[in-house]
Amino acid sequence: MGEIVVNVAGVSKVIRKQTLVEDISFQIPKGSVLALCGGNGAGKSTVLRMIAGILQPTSGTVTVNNLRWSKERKLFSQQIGYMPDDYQFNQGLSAEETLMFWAALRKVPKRKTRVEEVLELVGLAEKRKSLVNTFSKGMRQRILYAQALLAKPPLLIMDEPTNGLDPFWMNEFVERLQNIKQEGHTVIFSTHQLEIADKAADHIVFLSNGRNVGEGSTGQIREQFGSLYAAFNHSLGLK
Ligand SMILES: Nc1ncnc2c1ncn2[C@@H]1O[C@H](COP(=O)(O)OP(=O)(O)OP(=O)(O)O)[C@@H](O)[C@H]1O
Repeated sequence: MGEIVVNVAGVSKVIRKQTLVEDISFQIPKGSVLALCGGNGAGKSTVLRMIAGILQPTSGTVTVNNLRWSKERKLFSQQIGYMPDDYQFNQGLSAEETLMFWAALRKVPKRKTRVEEVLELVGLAEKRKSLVNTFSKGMRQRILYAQALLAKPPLLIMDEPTNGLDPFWMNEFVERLQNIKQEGHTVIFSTHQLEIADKAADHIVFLSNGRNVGEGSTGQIREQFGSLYAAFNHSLGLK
């Protein structure tokens, strides 16, 4: 394995005596893409939030480029672009103003140019002056994707990034992820859409009831189970 960017080691999360995630471990090498797959409530968002430093593990550790959130918050946060699964946008701002606001918060250099670049990247340059609250679900997803890319983070964490995307943008998402990888970024995303995981990821981790119930490279999984669907069913004990 090459240089490790993300190290999740024995991570659990307990909230009000309920175990949401239990003893999860995996690593992500630099320049690779990991997909977290699992049904509703499997614990995907919880794991992603712990990697992003939004939630703290009850036990176990998360490091990103050997940094720990609890020790070096600022440096840790600078490693990460996070795309949440849902977001309440400020009602009165245009797409451009929304991204300019985030770019200012993150002290992105040459922010006007960078905002233009990411708007182009997600196909919303012509909608730059439109209010985000008039956008469709897929367009809002693309704005959230754009904000995650703004600061060119070493690690991109995305929660259900293709949710609401039409087939064109779903395909674009997969293709652009290849460019992002080639630029040396590391990516983790969650999805219910196994075909997206199959096309976009190098490595898959299956979660069920907050546990890692199987993992492997997409090649290994296809070889062993024939398809990701078969592996998913197997990981859930369905077949
Ligand atoms: N703040 C919280 N307090 C209590 N329980 C929570 C909290 N956040 C999540 N949970 C519970 O933890 C479990 C895992 O939730 P999580 O959102 O991580 O799953 P998920 O795999 O992302 O699901 P989905 O695919 O439906 O988005 C669920 O049972 C959920 O109800």
